[in-house]
Formats: sequence, structure tokens, C-alpha cells
Amino acid sequence: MTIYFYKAQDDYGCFSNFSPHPIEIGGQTWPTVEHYYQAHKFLGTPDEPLMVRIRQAPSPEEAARLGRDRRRQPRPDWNQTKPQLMYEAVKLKFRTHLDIQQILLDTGDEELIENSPVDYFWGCGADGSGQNHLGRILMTIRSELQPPQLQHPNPTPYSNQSLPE
Ligand SMILES: Nc1c(N[C@@H]2O[C@H](COP(=O)(O)O)[C@@H](O)[C@H]2O)[nH]c(=O)[nH]c1=O
Repeated sequence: MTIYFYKAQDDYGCFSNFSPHPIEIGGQTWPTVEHYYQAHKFLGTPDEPLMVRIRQAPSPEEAARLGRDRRRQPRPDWNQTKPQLMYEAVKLKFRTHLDIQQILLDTGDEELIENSPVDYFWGCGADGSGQNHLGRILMTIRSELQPPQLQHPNPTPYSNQSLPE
């Protein structure tokens, strides 16, 4: 059955970028993936000093508010950059925190959907037609975390193998 998530305090809230699972990158700790994502909108722009304020924001809501401030321009390549940046950050989150890694693995091959009523890129949007990139990233990471299959799917039966003379 499809698994929907959105708010960090609700079911499967650990899949939300607002969940309190810090990541460490380049010697710096980011309190949530959301802090990291919002700050990197301004990397290499005149507003780059804002990155520190976003990293130190007391909550992911505040980090998002600062990052979404329309008076500031995200980097010009942001739309091309953001999927890979999000993938790397979410992957690090689930490699760092083994308790939620297990929750992700325990979802098996169920579809994961960020049930955002407003976001048609990262989520499914109000009518379900959104691209659900966050859910897709989580499913990709889940498959990459699977232990490798030890057995070939169609092994040659032992009795049919030619034995040395
Ligand atoms: N979970 C969640 C949200 N969703 C998150 O918002 C981010 C997209 O931000 P932007 O690119 O600035 O529109 C992305 O991390 C997406 O998963 N937004 C919220 O206001 N509250 C929330 O609880």
C-alpha cells in the first residue's frame, strides 16, 4: 500500500526533510536536510552570507522561511542543481541514522509519496499530479541500501554443473 508522508510529527515523519536528523558535510553540521537544502539556494550568490543564518536557524520552518524569502534570488542554476543536492543530503541522512534507515528498508517496495498539498515538484501536490521527487529519491536510496543479492536469481543446479575430471 502506498505510504504517504509530509509533516515530521506525523506517520513516517522521518521521511520529511523537516525531521530532526542532522547531517554532517565538510565538517559542518546541519540540523535537518531542510536547513542544508534552503541554505544552498544562495551558494555563490550575493546572499551567500545568509547560509550561516539558515544553518543556525532554530527550526526547519525558520530555515525554510529564510530560504523562501522572495526578496532574495537563488543561484541561477538552482533548478538544475537541486535534485542532485537533495539526493546527496537525503542519502547522507539515511546512512547516518540507522534507526530511520531501518524504517525506510522496512517499507519494502511500497510507493513513497510526499503528500504536500502545495508542492508539485518535491511532492504530489493537492490533486496528486505532482512529480513527487522527494518520494522518488527516497525509493532510489532504499534500493541502494538493499544488501546485495547473494544468490544468482536462476542458479544452475549443482548436479548439472560439470565437475573437474
Ligand atoms: N515537509 C514540509 C515541506 N516540504 C519540503 O519543502 C521543501 C521545498 O521547499 P522550496 O523549494 O523552498 O519550496 C522540500 O524539502 C520539501 O520536501 N514544506 C513545508 O513547508 N512544511 C513541511 O513540513
